[in-house]
Amino acid sequence: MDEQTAPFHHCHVSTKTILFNRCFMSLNALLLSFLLFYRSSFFLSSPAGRPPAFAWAVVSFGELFLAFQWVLNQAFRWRPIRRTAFPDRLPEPHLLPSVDVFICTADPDMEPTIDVMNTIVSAMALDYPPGKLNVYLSDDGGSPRTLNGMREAYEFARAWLPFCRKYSVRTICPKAYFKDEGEGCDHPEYASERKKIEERYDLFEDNITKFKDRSRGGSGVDGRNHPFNLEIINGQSGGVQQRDMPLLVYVAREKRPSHHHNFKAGALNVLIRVSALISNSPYFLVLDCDMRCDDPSSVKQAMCFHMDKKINSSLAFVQFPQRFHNISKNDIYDSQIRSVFTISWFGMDGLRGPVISGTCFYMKRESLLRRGPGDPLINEIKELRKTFGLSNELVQRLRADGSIQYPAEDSSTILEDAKVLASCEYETDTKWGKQVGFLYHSVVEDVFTSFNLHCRGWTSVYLSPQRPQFLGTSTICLNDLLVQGTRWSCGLIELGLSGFCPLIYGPTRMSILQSMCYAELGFFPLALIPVICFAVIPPLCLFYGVPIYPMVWDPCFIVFPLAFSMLILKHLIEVLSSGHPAQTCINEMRISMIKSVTCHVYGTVNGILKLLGLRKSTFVPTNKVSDDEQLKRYEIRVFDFQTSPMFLVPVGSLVMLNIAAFVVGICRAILQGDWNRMFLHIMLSAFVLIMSYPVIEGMTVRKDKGRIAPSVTRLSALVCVAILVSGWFYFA
Ligand SMILES: O=c1ccn([C@@H]2O[C@H](COP(=O)(O)OP(=O)(O)O[C@H]3O[C@H](CO)[C@@H](O)[C@H](O)[C@H]3O)[C@@H](O)[C@H]2O)c(=O)[nH]1
Ligand SMILES: [Mn+2]
Repeated sequence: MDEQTAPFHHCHVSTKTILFNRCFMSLNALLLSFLLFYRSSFFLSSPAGRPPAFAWAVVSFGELFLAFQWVLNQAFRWRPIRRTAFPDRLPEPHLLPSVDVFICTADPDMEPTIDVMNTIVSAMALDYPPGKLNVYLSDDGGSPRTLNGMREAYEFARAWLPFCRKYSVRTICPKAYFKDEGEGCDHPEYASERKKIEERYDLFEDNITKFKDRSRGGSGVDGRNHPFNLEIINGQSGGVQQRDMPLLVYVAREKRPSHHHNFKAGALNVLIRVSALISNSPYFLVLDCDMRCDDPSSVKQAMCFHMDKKINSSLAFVQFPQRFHNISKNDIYDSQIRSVFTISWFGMDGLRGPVISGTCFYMKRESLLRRGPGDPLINEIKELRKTFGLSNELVQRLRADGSIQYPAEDSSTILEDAKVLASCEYETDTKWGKQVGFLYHSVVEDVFTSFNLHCRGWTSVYLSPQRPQFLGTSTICLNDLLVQGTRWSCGLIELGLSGFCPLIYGPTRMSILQSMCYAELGFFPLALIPVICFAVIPPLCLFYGVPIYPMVWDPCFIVFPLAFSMLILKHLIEVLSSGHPAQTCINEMRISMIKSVTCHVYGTVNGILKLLGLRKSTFVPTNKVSDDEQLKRYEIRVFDFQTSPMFLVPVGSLVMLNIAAFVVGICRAILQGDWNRMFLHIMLSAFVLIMSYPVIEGMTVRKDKGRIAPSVTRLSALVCVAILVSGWFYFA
């Protein structure tokens, strides 16, 4: 095909998967309606034969809610598509647009400087004309350690970048490169040069450690209260046009306890403004400080979509999957969030695009500054200042449309203007965070911002090449996972239960299927409803011998095991077809049960309190320092229960409740010789117990540091007894 006309990318609609999914959907829908029909027959049965009304109502509500969530979930399975990009077909380098990279860091203690610097160096080494690549770091900690690290990183990059170019290195993150022997090269000088550059890397690492040790006594900087700081780190390299190194810029916005800083979204908005003065690239990549570039080709791959005239007028961002370098073979906590990145986002891509996933996306700057695609930027100066704030410089840049050569000024004026743009008062009485930039309404700024973009008619693209383009650090111990899960649940509920509820706000602005996807996300934490219903009521019924499920001879009996196995079967097929072992299925079900009774509950409560104005949001950054002992447990598939009793007691007590019910149920069945009446109850509790095996083990046989402490076990027993006693009042 002719180079000029060859498409930059290809989209594959997987007809087979779609057909299969829709058949499964129909079958499951049929089973679920039978089930709901069985529940509603309560009203037709004679009062004497009825199950106890309250228990019936709770279980029916749980089932109804589960069915509702299942329906929403099907939107992800309606029309999945897959894409391939052909970066070789892009035009000459001088025709490519320039790209800014935004990296956020917040806390040098939780986010080790050397890892942040590796992310920076990897971004600088992306395969793109260096004069068109600008890397910005937002340091919310305002730490001298980070600033010093950046100067060191720049020095190291001056050697690292030529090395990568010369030997076409693919693992462009130095730490990862030196860890693996991997990537070799036949070049005669390779071995000696590799040795040299490795020594330089060690020096770089040493310098960072030394600086940290020197500032041990504390640097005197308070992460929540510090002034603005900006430094364009460009060593001694020459002119702008023939730059052979990307620009590297350090930005610490002003932070004061008196002003809410809106976490990562706030930090990104500062970068959007400050970078407008310095490079003002039409596209930017967002990275978390723990999310390194693992392959140099992602910019060009993303440009295959952003530069395609057929789709780019409405295209807001190209999202790559989050993948992680620290996932073990048997990922007991589902740290890789498999279903989102291997199923859901492909499904949304078939419906005008996936959700922003916090990091790993190439965004069109314009999409966050204008209403919808095709809408002109506001023209009136008064209106512009009301929206974007009082900086004339910024307003001028927003209207520049690429006509200004960057950097346009000498750095001292940039510094003065940037100081204004990064001050904590700048956003007061503007539309930042409300209409323009990343939005503040929810702590999961990513989901909320993309919901708004999609509502305004923008589209997005999901690109998941075989080789990971980015690799991050995931939460691999229970405590980090649940803390993070609580924040996410809170943020999602702030979407689901607010005035922006996707089922109400969405359908007039986007397709019903797309609204369903967002609703699934916004209501996701509410999975706590069915899980708690099923974990409490059926075992209580079993304990007291009162059936709430049909008995074996009932014609409706078969519906329950059938519906249940169909759901599990579909899950299993998806797990296997995404290339994971069957064990993943169990891991995912287990962890989602644990999350449902812990972080979803706390997150939902926090979210509701926040919506009612009774609570301020918090963002506890995830810990990125690995603890060797915890890491080892994760590797050998042993749960690490070193977390707060707040998380452990609900899990422990519900497991105990099921043990008690199971034992009593089995004994009764044996003594009375009657298995029929409570068969499904026994099965359900057995399922819960099999799923909870690690919890039972943690409470009983384990003696190591990661077990569940006896005091927590006792407390759980107490709660379990309390539930049993209240059940006695009800059933007796
Ligand atoms: O006040 C803050 C808090 C956090 N961050 C940065 O935000 C990023 C994400 O924070 P992290 O602690 O790693 O949270 P995670 O739960 O791992 O992040 C996930 O969830 C976030 C939303 O809750 C998304 O923004 C992220 O992209 C996604 O990886 C990190 O680079 C932080 O340095 C800031 O810049 N300022
Ligand atoms: Mn993270």
